[in-house]
Amino acid sequence: MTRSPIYVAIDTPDITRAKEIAARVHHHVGGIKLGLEFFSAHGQAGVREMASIGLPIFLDLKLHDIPNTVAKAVQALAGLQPAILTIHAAGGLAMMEDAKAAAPAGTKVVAVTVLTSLDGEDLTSIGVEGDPHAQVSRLTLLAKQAGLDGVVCSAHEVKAAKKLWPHGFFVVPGIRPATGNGTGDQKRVMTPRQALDQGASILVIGRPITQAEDPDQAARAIEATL
Ligand SMILES: O=C(O)c1cc(=O)[nH]c(=O)n1[C@@H]1O[C@H](COP(=O)(O)O)[C@@H](O)[C@H]1O
Repeated sequence: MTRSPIYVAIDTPDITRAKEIAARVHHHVGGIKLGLEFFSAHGQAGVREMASIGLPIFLDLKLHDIPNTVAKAVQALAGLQPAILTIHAAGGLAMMEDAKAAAPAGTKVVAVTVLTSLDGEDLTSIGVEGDPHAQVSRLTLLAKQAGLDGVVCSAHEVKAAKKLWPHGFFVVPGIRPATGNGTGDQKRVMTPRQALDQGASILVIGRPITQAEDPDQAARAIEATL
């Protein structure tokens, strides 16, 4: 059986709740994504506890600092052997190269391009010329040059990004099932099926599953559309 492309984003500081969600969706997801909220509350011990459930761990810390600091942080995280680890492409070529060099061999290091919570207007407001499309393309080429494994982008850009990097690994958040879910703080969204059709390697899905009355049923319903 092939592994589900869904990584469930378990964004909570409550480890009991995190374990409960993981246990409920276990059979319908390919892995668990733990991010800043969970890591800030529970650190490496919490990640180890979640890893004991037996699903691959995507550690989403979006590291972004000078090359030496990021490389040392990656080294400090290496014992966790995450399946996937995020850094920010905006940290630049040297930062990405050093992060990859510091990561364990089995960890995919992927770079966040343009957050799915931003649109063209937001980019302009932080001084980035061009639309999300152009910026994602630019940062995808930089991540490829740095020797990373792939990038994080929205489903709106993934097709073009994949053309630039046919063997890249494409992580796509900003996923909303066709019915019943608000976009919340996300601005560049698509349905799970559309995102896969556009070329996503994996789908990051949080609230549509974790905030559902029945997370198991929500994950199962999404899986059925893939
Ligand atoms: O790196 C990420 O996973 C990420 C990048 C991005 O551009 N947008 C984005 O939403 N994410 C993460 O994907 C998850 C999306 O959660 P939901 O909006 O609840 O599905 C969150 O855990 C975010 O931290």
